[in-house]
Amino acid sequence: MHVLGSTDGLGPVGHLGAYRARDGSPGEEVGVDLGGPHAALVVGKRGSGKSYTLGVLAEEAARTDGVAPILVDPMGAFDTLADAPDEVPARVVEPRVGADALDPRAWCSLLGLDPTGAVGALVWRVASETTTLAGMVDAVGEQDAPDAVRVAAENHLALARSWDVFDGATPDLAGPKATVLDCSGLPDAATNAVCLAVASRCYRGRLDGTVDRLPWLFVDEAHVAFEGVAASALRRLLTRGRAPGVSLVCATQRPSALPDVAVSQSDLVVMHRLTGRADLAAFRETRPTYVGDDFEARMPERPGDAMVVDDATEGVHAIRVRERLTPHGGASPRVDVATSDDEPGHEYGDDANADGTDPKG
Ligand SMILES: Nc1ncnc2c1ncn2[C@@H]1O[C@H](COP(=O)(O)OP(=O)(O)OP(=O)(O)O)[C@@H](O)[C@H]1O
Repeated sequence: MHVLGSTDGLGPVGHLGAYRARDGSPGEEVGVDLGGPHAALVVGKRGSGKSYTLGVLAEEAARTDGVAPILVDPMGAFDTLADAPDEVPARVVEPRVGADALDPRAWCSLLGLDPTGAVGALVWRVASETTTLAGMVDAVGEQDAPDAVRVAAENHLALARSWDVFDGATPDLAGPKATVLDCSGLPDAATNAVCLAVASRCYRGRLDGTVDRLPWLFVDEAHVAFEGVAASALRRLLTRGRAPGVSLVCATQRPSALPDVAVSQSDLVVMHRLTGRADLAAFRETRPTYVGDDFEARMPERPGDAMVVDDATEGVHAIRVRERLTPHGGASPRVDVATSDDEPGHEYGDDANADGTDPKG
């Protein structure tokens, strides 16, 4: 098997798929290094196979000793990872984080409050004095502040309480199974708080020795996380995560909405079909020198086909991602109408970009 992400091939390897010849026929099997930390990006337009590929990578990580995969699952698409426990050890848990996983600045940002304003300053103060959300609410009541400020702060904290995620501890990452944090039904802000808490737990846990296994954090719809409170914790994993052994795998249909560092720091980029001008530009500008000018001409056609840009081998590899071991839970519901002109297995939605603009201009 040819291994991407490593040149020595010594560590555990996850089966990613097979090389794809120009006529689409499969070639040699392709694996990905799971022995050391990586920053990986999975990109592609809607329906191109991003979530499927994220699932394949998570399955392989879950099957590897010494690795602690955690999935932040905004749509509940990865619950099925736990459906074949003999092959893929995984559990689905309700996302719960400690209120103290967020620092005072993050609390203000989460609630859309200016820390220099009266309400933001009050929330900042109680977040720095207490460790639970209930404690923060009680502390607001005890502060010497105008009633209107106290009521506004209480209302903001009540909103956070309604998400039902701050009533517990950040999940234990020491167990032998992959952990799927099902954030479906949560607003983006709450999912981002979960993502922040887990990213910090992975990083700090490795530094202080409380997390033995090497964490692999998988974030679907990563553009949402990079637009919210999780952004700084994810950036830290991208720039400093590899030293303590933390891997980050982000999937997005909008790479142009990620910070440049997300593309430039990724040593593995799995690119499914991508057509949006801004999204292609995001790669054109940061691509390594070994990615040739014909890159866009070699864009994959079918869902599940991908180009992998691999820093370790300094190469671009045309592959087809293998089939899932567990059911894929991410397909969008579609009206079941047989259209005779459709290419079999070709399941892209419309040809619009993620933001609804026309990719052709
Ligand atoms: N490697 C693969 N092998 C077989 N089928 C695949 C593969 N990858 C994707 N597919 C098919 O393509 C469909 C779309 O894939 P997927 O749900 O991963 O797309 P997506 O890019 O995540 O879309 P969205 O952005 O809408 O979530 C899947 O339901 C599956 O049927």
